[in-house]
Amino acid sequence: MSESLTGKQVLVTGADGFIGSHLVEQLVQSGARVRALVYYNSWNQIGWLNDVSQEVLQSIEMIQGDIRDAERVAGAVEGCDYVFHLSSLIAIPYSYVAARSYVDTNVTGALNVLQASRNSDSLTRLVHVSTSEVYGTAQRVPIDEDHPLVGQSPYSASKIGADKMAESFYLSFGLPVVTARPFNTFGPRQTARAVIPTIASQLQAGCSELKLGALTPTRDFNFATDTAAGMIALALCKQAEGEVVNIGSGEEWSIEETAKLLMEAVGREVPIICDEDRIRPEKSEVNRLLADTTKIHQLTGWKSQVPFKDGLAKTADWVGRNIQFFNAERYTI
Ligand SMILES: Cc1cn([C@H]2C[C@H](O)[C@@H](COP(=O)(O)OP(=O)(O)O[C@H]3O[C@H](C)C(=O)[C@H](O)[C@H]3O)O2)c(=O)[nH]c1=O
Repeated sequence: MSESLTGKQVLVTGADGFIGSHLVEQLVQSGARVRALVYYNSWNQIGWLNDVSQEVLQSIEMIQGDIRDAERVAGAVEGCDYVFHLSSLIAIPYSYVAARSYVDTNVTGALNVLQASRNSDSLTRLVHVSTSEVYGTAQRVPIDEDHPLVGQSPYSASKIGADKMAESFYLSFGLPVVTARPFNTFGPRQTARAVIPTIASQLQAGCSELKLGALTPTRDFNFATDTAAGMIALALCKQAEGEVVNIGSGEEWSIEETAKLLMEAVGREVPIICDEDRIRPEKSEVNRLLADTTKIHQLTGWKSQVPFKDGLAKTADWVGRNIQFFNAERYTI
């Protein structure tokens, strides 16, 4: 397998999403020919993604399409050496009210990518992107890849379904797929759907109190450029074929600690109040996530590079410069 992506044809599904945009930037920098399958085409429609440079945007081939559309997906995969499948419905709260749409997009969408990849003559590697959410609340820490899978939300269940479909295509057909399991990714361009931009946007908007849900859950937060680099490392690693591999920082922070660090980063201290509307059903809340990153390090040498506090400072700064696109009151979980 090649050790470089230079000159390779690469497809990224969900390329206009938060992690996808960082991945595309790194792929372009590495000399890959990038094709982007985008749903909303939000690079053009939402101004806040304008900080992806024109140079990057102009160098990629953009295909607008729905991951549920098997024919469109097959066309996008055609001729590609590498495929990164990121396109998913990702909000946990919405999965409580629209479980079927999570099956349609996350399971059927993944199946479409797997089928198209299986039919491809050119494919070297498919990176199927999963999530740490499939583990549910940690039964032991740190969470390695053999940790039980728990459908703690319909979102989690849909991602478990997709991961198992990927596994089946490796075991049944020898498809060269690796399942990447990123823990909580954060950084510039993430919307207030996730907790770090939710906090940063309230602080940057000048709130007198910070509205949060549960304060005690912990997460393994990983900066977006590190997550993207981990995915690329897995694409290029021969030994990763057929494997499931965590991507995380190996550090654990509670939501309360995260809020306090963000207050330091922004330079404003305000009281934290519990907003009942933001509390998830008790048994569905994932209370603890901490990655065991031994496997990815042993396979590829990858380790996260951006310290948590530095990543928070960069994120808070980005949110501050783009505050017009956030409405702290609008987003609840
Ligand atoms: C948005 C928000 C969240 N929270 C709490 C709820 C959770 O206990 C914690 C983290 O929530 P967040 O939505 O940022 O992340 P996860 O619930 O871990 O899920 C996210 O990260 C995984 C890996 C995915 O795969 C999901 O797609 C993605 O949604 O903060 C609040 O208290 N208030 C808020 O306004």
